[in-house]
Amino acid sequence: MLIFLIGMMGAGKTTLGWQLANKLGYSFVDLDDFIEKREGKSIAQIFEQEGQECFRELERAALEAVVTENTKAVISTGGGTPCFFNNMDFINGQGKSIFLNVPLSEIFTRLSGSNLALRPLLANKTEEERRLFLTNTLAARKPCYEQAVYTLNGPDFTVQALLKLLNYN
Ligand SMILES: Nc1ncnc2c1ncn2[C@@H]1O[C@H](COP(=O)(O)OP(=O)(O)OP(=O)(O)O)[C@@H](O)[C@H]1O
Ligand SMILES: O=C(O)C1=C[C@@H](O)[C@@H](O)[C@H](O)C1
Ligand SMILES: [Mg+2]
Repeated sequence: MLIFLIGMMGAGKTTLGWQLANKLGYSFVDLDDFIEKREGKSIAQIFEQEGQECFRELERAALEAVVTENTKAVISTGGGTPCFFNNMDFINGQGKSIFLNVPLSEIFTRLSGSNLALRPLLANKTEEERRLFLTNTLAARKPCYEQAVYTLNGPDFTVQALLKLLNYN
């Protein structure tokens, strides 16, 4: 079984995905980390040197590779993964998808300080620009995220809630 966590930057996909995989004894794959290892560059470097369009191609290829390489895994996707190409249909054809739905105010609080450097779409923006960008991005992406089979409403999630949703207990 493949379990995909989807949602905005800062929703907690990486944090929770790792915990869920440990609990289930599944492999854990963070798609952003996978891309960085595969390319030998950070996400920020890929955006800077090759641009977002190229990043989205690499992201799609990485998604396919992860699916080919794993049978029992929790996969934390990148914040934009479900919203490019037919990635969301692909994800739903391969396993169970869960949308981690976190209010924008909480996302905004989490994504500040040292967290920004890791997220090229937010770096080099003023606080006001970040707020506007996150508001517009969430509005544009929500229809993609809502194609997930399950939705968990945050801001805080427990592994127990995830296990219940997935009927694992
Ligand atoms: N339940 C939570 N309460 C408070 N802070 C949290 C919670 N979950 C995650 N965080 C914090 O929010 C930040 C983002 O979390 P995380 O990296 O797991 O998000 P993500 O969904 O993987 O984001 P991205 O799409 O950018 O990779 C981290 O600093 C993390 O420690
Ligand atoms: O929301 C996004 O578009 C992104 C989220 C991150 O996980 C990374 O995949 C990258 O920084 C882009
Ligand atoms: Mg992450």
